[in-house]
Amino acid sequence: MDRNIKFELGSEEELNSEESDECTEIVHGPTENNPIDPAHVPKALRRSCSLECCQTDIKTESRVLVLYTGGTIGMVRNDNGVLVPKPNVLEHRLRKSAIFHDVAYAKSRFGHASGKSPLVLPNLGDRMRRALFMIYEYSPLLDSSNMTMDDWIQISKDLKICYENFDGFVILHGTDTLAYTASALSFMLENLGKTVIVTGSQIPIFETRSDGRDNFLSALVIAANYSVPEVCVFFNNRLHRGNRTTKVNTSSLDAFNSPNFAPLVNIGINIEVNQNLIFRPTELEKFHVHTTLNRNVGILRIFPSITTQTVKSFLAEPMHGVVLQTYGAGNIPSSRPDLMEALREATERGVIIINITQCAKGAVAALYETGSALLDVGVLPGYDMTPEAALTKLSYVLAHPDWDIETQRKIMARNIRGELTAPRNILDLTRLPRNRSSSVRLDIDSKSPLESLAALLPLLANGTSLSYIQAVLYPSFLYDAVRAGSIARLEDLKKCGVDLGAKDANSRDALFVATEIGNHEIVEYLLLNGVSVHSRDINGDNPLMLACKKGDVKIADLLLKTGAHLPHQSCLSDVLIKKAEAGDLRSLECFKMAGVQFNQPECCGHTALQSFL
Ligand SMILES: NC(=O)C[C@H](N)C(=O)O
Repeated sequence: MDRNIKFELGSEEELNSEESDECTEIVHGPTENNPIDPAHVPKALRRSCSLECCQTDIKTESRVLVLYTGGTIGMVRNDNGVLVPKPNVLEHRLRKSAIFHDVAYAKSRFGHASGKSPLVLPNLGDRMRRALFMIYEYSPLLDSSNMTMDDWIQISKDLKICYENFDGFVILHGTDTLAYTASALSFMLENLGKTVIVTGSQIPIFETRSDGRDNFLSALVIAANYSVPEVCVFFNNRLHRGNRTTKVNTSSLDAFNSPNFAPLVNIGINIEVNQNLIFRPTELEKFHVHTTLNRNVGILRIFPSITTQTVKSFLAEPMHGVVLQTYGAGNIPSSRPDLMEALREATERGVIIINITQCAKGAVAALYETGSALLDVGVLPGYDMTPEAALTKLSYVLAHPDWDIETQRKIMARNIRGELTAPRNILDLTRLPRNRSSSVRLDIDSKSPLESLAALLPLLANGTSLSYIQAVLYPSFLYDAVRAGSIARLEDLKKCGVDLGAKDANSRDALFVATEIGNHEIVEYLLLNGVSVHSRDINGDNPLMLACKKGDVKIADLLLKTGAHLPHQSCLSDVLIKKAEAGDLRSLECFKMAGVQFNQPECCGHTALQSFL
């Protein structure tokens, strides 16, 4: 982590001297895929990123950045009763709302409760962290119908800038194109390790009756407390995988659906997290944003008697990628060789065409002659992808000049962010046009063996809830395997559906244990199997902090390669002083690798170097 981010992003004086409306500096538009230059970061965003290191109680608080793009949630009615976005109102009003801002707590923590200090959610009770949140408001605020790919690029760049300074992110967004934005971001944010939640509302948050309050509050609570390293959509008490969602209702408060994938989290009296459904990064790579998109993409919906000319015009230059919405399980009239010819001609020209269903639920499958014929002309199966996911994935995949057309086709038909349910052997479906005599069976993956095992556990426990048994048993199974240094046993547990990231009563998971005992291979195995580098234990430490304290250079290096950073709130002076006094050079080396600068005063006023001298 770059622990000097507050200096790079602007000094405190500079930030404090700003006027409240300086977020007007935001520019929507750059599309080049270049690294983010801190000099071009808008001042208001710098301020949002500039929470002082000691301002957060590492054990009881989490930091959440709210990116406010617009939408009904923050709209007010004008004189004609029409809803319009109004700038500089949302934060101001939330600061006065007891359910969003605990003034007494903020005063006791920060000495003042308004202005530039973060907003603080009231206490959530047992073992839950308070969300300290900063709101970064875009200008202009947009009805989401006016949002473009440039806005997706801007949001992803802003997330990158603030990524290490926050534990989670909430994006406030209009509902109309929310599913497109969530889907696009899911592809653009590569190796995402933190929770990103897109939410909005059907009724403005300021009105007496509003779904905005619950949606926003729940999104903040989840982002501050749970590791769901995906781009998610929160609406009507459910957290969905973003690229599985679609807007299904113009007026109901239950406006979003995820037709082919169960919710990741259900909110009721309790918060139920479906750990086994969460898509986690499984590469030893850092978080990265892909900031180019291909705009020459489109959606073509087949209808009875569609003309050849319509199809040909749609597929003509400059089109590079087309989502073909076909009937039922992926069918197109077999009595129309003209259509087949137009499609074949386009795929041979290099246009990527992906077949999804027009139905609200279900997948395309080559069950019928009419559907399998599409494979013969090079149209790819999109399985159960939503139109939003298919279109934004095409735009993302086609903007990878480093991937040749064969690779792009393979990736389109492969599950890369949990956006589709793919059969096991898909490679033969993705080649360019070929002669195929038999249709291909699309096996949808069967359920995990855990389901059978899990079914037995409640019986054994005589009514005790399954999640309670899992919470008690999983960490001990895992720790045992880690302590025995047995990847084979971990593999067995994984096959049984055990959540490898399960935490014990001290909020520690198997990655902490493997780091503690210094087993590099097990650390690597756990990282490759989706265990988060960002999880914090009850003391606020993460595995990187542990590796640094232990002076395990090899493990620290591995964690850093996977995007770990030291907890931003931690005050390291005491630790560094002790390490310096003890002459623990390996530990100091690890802290240096993690970005600590020994001559930089910490929030507590010391430097490790000073004390050593
Ligand atoms: N509920 C909403 O947010 C709808 C609004 N038109 C928007 O998408 O910005």
